[in-house]
Amino acid sequence: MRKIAVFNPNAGKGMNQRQLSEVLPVLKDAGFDIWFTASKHDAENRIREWCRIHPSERVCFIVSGGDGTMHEAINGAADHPHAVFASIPTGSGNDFARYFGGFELDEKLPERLNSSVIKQHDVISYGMPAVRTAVSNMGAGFDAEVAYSANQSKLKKLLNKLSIGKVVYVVFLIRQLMSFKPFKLELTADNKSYSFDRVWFMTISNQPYFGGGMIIAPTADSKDGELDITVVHGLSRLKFLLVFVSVFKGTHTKFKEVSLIRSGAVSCRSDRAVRVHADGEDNGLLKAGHELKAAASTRKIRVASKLALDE
Ligand SMILES: Nc1ncnc2c1ncn2[C@@H]1O[C@H](COP(=O)(O)OP(=O)(O)OP(=O)(O)O)[C@@H](O)[C@H]1O
Repeated sequence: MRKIAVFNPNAGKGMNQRQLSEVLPVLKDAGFDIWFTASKHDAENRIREWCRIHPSERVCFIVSGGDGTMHEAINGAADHPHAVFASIPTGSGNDFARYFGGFELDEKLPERLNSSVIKQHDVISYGMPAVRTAVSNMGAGFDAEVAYSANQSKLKKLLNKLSIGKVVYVVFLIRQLMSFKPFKLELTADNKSYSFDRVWFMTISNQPYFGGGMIIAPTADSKDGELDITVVHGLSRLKFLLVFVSVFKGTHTKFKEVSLIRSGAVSCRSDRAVRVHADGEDNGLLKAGHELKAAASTRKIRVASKLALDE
């Protein structure tokens, strides 16, 4: 199997040059191709192009970065049936590796990869209207706004360098808490219609974690063919903060203002433009009245990992 290691030098607090200079020769000796991304979307575009040129070749993309880089890699190889993914989590959140498993970047990587287990998992196929893939989660509202404003800020880079990158989310969370305007959401799942008022956010999950370890969907399982939908609604600003903090432990599900729905597919519309994220990456605005659709895709992804969380 061809092995291509894709490094995002911009993920997390940046690359450890000394570690790289030690490990890269080992990876090259083991036959790995080494790519460094040059900009946003580069990983996705290069992977898509490679898959187009090698339609029948088995390949493992070993992705060094965070959830955004893995999101790009999976979308780049969306039509390639022979792709396997492995994660070297170097981002600030790393929810992909937290659930699906990952590898350390060291001289033993080639050996560990060869003895790893490969498992199939669902993915989320979503459209608004262009069809894309999310692997961990996607959603709309407050959390997408926080991620968007934090990722745009220069403060994130600075705090990442100081190894306290997550603090930037707290800063922007407080800002959004003051200014965010809840919205109305009409949602259809399993032929049932729901109408939610004063919605803060809605998350569609394929696995439990989002936002760097918050347990937004405690029962989500990437092998059950279902999406776990969480809608947080009808709360004052103060109570919303309380509920949001409880997501770190996954105890938010006890609040009556948190609705949980399980379904293979979901469609929703909001009464105003709301920001959408997929795997923490900005996906622009869902315009008022426009439809956002998501489904647990029948097309699976294959992930190589050391023993996963459920073992
Ligand atoms: N060379 C590059 N320069 C600038 N941005 C890049 C480069 N390569 C990739 N990117 C972008 O960097 C962004 C951040 O990557 P990623 O999400 O993997 O890291 P992170 O934000 O630190 O981690 P996480 O998503 O797990 O919190 C992504 O949007 C990706 O497209």
